[in-house]
Amino acid sequence: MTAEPLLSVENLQTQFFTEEGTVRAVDGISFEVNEGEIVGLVGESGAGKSVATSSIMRLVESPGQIVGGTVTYKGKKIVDIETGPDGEPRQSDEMLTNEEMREQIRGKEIAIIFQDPMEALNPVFKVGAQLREFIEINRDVDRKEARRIAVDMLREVGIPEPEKRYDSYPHQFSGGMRQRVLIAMALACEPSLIIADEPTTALDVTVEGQIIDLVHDLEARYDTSFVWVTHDLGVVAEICDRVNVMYLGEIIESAHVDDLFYDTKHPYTEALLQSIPRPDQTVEELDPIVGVMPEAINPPSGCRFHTRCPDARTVCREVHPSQRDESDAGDPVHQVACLKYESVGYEDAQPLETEATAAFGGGIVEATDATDAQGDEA
Ligand SMILES: Nc1ncnc2c1ncn2[C@@H]1O[C@H](COP(=O)(O)OP(=O)(O)OP(=O)(O)O)[C@@H](O)[C@H]1O
Ligand code: NI
Repeated sequence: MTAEPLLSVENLQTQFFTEEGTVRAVDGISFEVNEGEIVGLVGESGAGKSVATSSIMRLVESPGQIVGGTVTYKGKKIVDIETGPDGEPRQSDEMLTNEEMREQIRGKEIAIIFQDPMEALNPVFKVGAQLREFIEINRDVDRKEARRIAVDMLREVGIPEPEKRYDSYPHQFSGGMRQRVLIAMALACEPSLIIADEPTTALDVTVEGQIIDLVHDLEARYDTSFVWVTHDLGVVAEICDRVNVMYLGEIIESAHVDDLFYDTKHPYTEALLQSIPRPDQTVEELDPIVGVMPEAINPPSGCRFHTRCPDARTVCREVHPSQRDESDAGDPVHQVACLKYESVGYEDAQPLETEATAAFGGGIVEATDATDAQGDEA
């Protein structure tokens, strides 16, 4: 790819300063979005997907703070954090001001669709009026023209009889219809990039399929790029061109969607794939990922996945893996952060007993036994 990426995220770090400690919610992630591309951000609940997207939009609220990294959009620095003379993070001179973010970027250039449409739509105002007002504020048009655009947008996203439905209240719409309204709102200012944070999670599979078809359609027609946040690899397969897999604040694998599925490199991605239904598997063959994701306040040492990894060895507890491109020559970049691919002695290290290996070896293991087993491994 020779063209500059539309969006470039470099070493982004966002933390929450809570009474219990510092939550390293997003801990140095980097990825790019090219024009017309749908890029997935996947991972279990708590991986940091939403914090990553709200950081890109600069919508992180206290006690959260972006403490490092750069986000460049069309050459503009949406985020640009440097270290000040006092050692504390501070905004660089190049970083857009809050006003510039509001006036130039949010809605117009980058729009966001949230998981719960009821949160984004005001229940006491009619759907059409909300859409119209949004268009009036963000585009330089009068009320009449804004209304016309709003009706057009509702039609565009597949709302039947848009003139009539214009005067409905949000609760008179189904979940799928409300999500379509949010997509209409996101599209209203013809942004170059739409960030969709689990927009289909609350919907049933049929409606989800319709929304995905709609997004494909819109992508083709408007050449809009998407960052698509989900915990569902089935959706990723349907919709994404490239995928970033997140675990505990980090991106641990990043690849073209086909390579992610058919040339999986990270054990966590492998585990995620095992936990979704595939045509060649029966439901009984599905393996949920063992254990729960540890707290982001105190992430495990070394590789953060080592406590749940079936392939973990002693070295995984000690060394933090770095991202490396493991693609074959000529193939698209395929980055993975796993010690198996580094020369740090993984081959010669002893296997670690983890939640995953203990469960495989000894059937159901009580939590206390698992702790003992971890304590006395060599
Ligand atoms: N306001 C907050 N205060 C403290 N911690 C927070 C806050 N918001 C998020 N976090 C923490 O940041 C981490 C990442 O959360 P985030 O919401 O980004 O996860 P996610 O990947 O979007 O999960 P989900 O799939 O459930 O939406 C979690 O450990 C979460 O507890
Ligand atoms: Ni989220």
